[in-house]
Order: sequence, then structure tokens, then C-alpha cells
Amino acid sequence: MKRIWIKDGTFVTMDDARPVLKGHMVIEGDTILYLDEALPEPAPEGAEVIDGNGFVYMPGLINTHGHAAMSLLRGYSDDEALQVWLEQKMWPMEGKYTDEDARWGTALAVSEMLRSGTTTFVDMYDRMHIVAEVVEQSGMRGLLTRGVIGLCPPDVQTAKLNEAKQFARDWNGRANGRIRTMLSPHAPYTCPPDYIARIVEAAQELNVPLHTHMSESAAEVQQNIDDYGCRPVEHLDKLGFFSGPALVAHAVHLTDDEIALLAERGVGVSHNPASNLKLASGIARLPDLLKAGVTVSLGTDSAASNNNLDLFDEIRLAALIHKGVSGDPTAVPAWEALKLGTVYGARAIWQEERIGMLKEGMKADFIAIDAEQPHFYPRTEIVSHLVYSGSGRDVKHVWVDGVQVVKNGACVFLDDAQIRAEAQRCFERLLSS
Ligand SMILES: N[C@@H](CCSC[C@H]1O[C@@H](n2cnc3c(=O)[nH]cnc32)[C@H](O)[C@@H]1O)C(=O)O
Ligand SMILES: [Zn+2]
Repeated sequence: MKRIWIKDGTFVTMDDARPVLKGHMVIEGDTILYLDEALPEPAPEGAEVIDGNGFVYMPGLINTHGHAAMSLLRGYSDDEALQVWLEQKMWPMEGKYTDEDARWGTALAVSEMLRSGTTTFVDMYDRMHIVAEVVEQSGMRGLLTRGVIGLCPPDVQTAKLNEAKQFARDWNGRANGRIRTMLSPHAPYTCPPDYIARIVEAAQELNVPLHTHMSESAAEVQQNIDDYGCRPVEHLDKLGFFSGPALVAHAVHLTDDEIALLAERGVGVSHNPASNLKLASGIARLPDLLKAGVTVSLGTDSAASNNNLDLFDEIRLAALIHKGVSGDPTAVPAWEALKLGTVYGARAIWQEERIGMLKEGMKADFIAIDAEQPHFYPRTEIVSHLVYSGSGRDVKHVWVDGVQVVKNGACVFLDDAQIRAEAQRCFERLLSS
């Protein structure tokens, strides 16, 4: 089995027992075999030895909400509110998508995410077999789901759900377990209640988790009250959405009771601060969610509402905006912010046992950050530097499942230059068609 020995590095482990250590890490196959200050004894035989001097190693980041293929629409519609952006800008363009667009849009996103240190991502879109193929080729880890919008005739609803089930069945556990699947009604405002109930039932049948957009805007919450007589959390709860594993994106507009219910049901939340700010949706009650014991993680949402997929941006935003909003400088400290992008991300997607931390026995998903740059000096607190001063552009090398997928800033299994050219070509065709 292939061995890698990272010699003399600084490791931000995300493990409370020993957050930062200087020393050595040995990888065997897809697993972390050894991590300690002392030299491994005996020295790992036949290992690829990597000089860790000047690098900070940490677990790969986990992006728990997005739509990769929408990268083709980056910068296409800025400075609009959610409903206008979605209904008048995104949906007409997405309606013109072909398989090619899904492929190159996804590849553009995967390339960007890997190169900026994200090793696992959640993706909700359609044409998911194409997304899965790109993920498989790239070496990345993904939790993938065919999102369904139910504003269509019953036979189309059924066809979409069947496609979603088929995808979830076919791809769960593929690519050495790097790919897992879920089912997803797009949102309570785009799926009638009986359709959501059918999707919940299908998820139970297939034994896969559920994902959705929830309480992203105030208008959406009001519409839910007008249409169904209750707020989205209660609505989804009544439909059984929280009776099994569930992950909701945004959760911006919540009452105390809703927060308590999410905690009680063990629902994971994907906090998307950049997207929520850009679409003027609002600011989620992150400190209250954390205080209530809700598992909160971070998502970029798509590049069409962010406009990049650098999870370091979300980490810094999460650390900064809640201080500003609450007036409390201790709200979301650096260590907590970094956990949102790593350990909590892993917990939110039910993979806490294998990713999100550098620890013996866990999957070798990790990134090397070039710390020999002015913005990482002087060496005071490395965790603080990563959160308040670092960015995805500092990531030099990336490994997933013990395999190096980014080397010197470039993807190993994807052709970055070809992806940029094809993405440009696809966008121009979408624009003119
Ligand atoms: N086209 C599929 C649904 C795809 S799910 C992904 C959808 O999420 C949409 N989307 C992206 N970001 C957001 C967001 O922030 N809020 C709500 N929807 C979003 C996106 O435009 C896309 O249509 C169908 O017909 O059933
Ligand atoms: Zn979204």
C-alpha cells in the first residue's frame, strides 16, 4: 500500500485534544496512520517523503451546500433579490443547459474548490450522473443529490423523483466510497406538500438523507404562512422531513422555537453567509444555533450568488459578521469558525467518523497551506492567521483519500486550462441561444 510521510510540518488538526502540533504525519493508502510530534519509529518503509517545512497542514474543507454547474453563471446576474435572481435570471438560463454545460460548469467548480482547499462538497442539481463522473475523475469527495422543483404536472414530478431515486441508488458508495447520495426537494416553496411527502418516503425507502433550501428569505417564510398556515420548520416537520437524517441550507429566518426544534430533531444546517448577504436574504442566527446545539456547517451556494467557491471566505465571514451584528467580539471565535468548515461540516453530512479532522484512523483528506508569505507573519496564532488572514489562494497541495489531487496549485486529474476554455465556450453559447 502506498505510504506518504509528511516530515516536519505544522498540523492544525481540528482535534480539541491537541489543536496544533509540529511534527510528522504518515499516510497509508487512504488513511492517516500516524500523527505526532515524535519521529515515526521505525521510519515508514518505502514512503514518499514530503518536506513539510513552511507548510501548514489541515483537514480539507467541507462545503455543505452548492450547485456546481451554476459556475457558468458567475457574474451573469448580480445585485438582485433572491426571487428575481432565481426566477428571472437563473431559471431561464438553466433551462437552456445541455449535458455539456453541466459537465464544464461542474468541472469549473470542482477545479476551483479543490484548488482552494475544499475536499468534500454537497451538490444539489440535475444531470447528476454527469456531476458524479466529474467528481469521480477529479478525485474529490462529494455528497450528491438530484434536486427537484415540483412546480410541474404530476407526471413530470414523478419522472423527476424517479430520476432522483435512480441516481441516489446508482451512485451511493461509488468511487471508493468518495461519493454518497441524498434526495432533495428544492424548497418548500417550489414543491407542494404531497410531493415533499413522497420524497421523504423515498428517502426512507432508499435509506439516504434529505437536503433542501429552507427559510432563506423573509418573503419565503411569509408565503409559507399564507399558503400552509405555518412557518417552514413546522411545515417540513409535519411532512416527516426531519424524522431521518436531514440537512437544510440557509435557515436565515428562524424563531427561537424553530431553533429548538432543529436541535431536537438533530437537523444539520448549512450556513451560507456570502450568498445570504449578496442576495440580501439576511443574516442567519449562527450564535443562537450553535448555543442551542444545532450542527451548523458552511456552504458557498453557487458561484452565481457568491461569487467564488472559496470556503475560507465563508469561514472568515462567519467569524466576522456575527461579531458585527451582535456587538459581541467573542461571538464565533476563530477556532469555532474553522470548525464550521471542517469538523462540524463532517458532522452535518454524517461523516464525522472519517473526515474533518487530522487524526489517526481517519481518511487522509488534507491540504497544505504555503505559510511562507507575509500575511502569515509574525507567527503568533496560526489558527487566527488561517481564519482572519488566509484564503484559498494560499493552498498549494491537496490530498483526498490519500491521493494527491492538487499539486503546486494545479489539479492533477483535471485539465484546468481546458476547463476554463470550455466554460467560456459554454457560457457564450448559453448567452446567444
Ligand atoms: N432544474 C431542477 C432543479 C435543480 S435543483 C437546483 C436549483 O437551485 C437553484 N438555486 C441556486 N441557488 C439557490 C438559492 O440560494 N436559493 C434557492 N434556489 C437556488 C438553482 O437555480 C437551481 O435551479 C428541476 O427542474 O427540478
Ligand atoms: Zn442553493
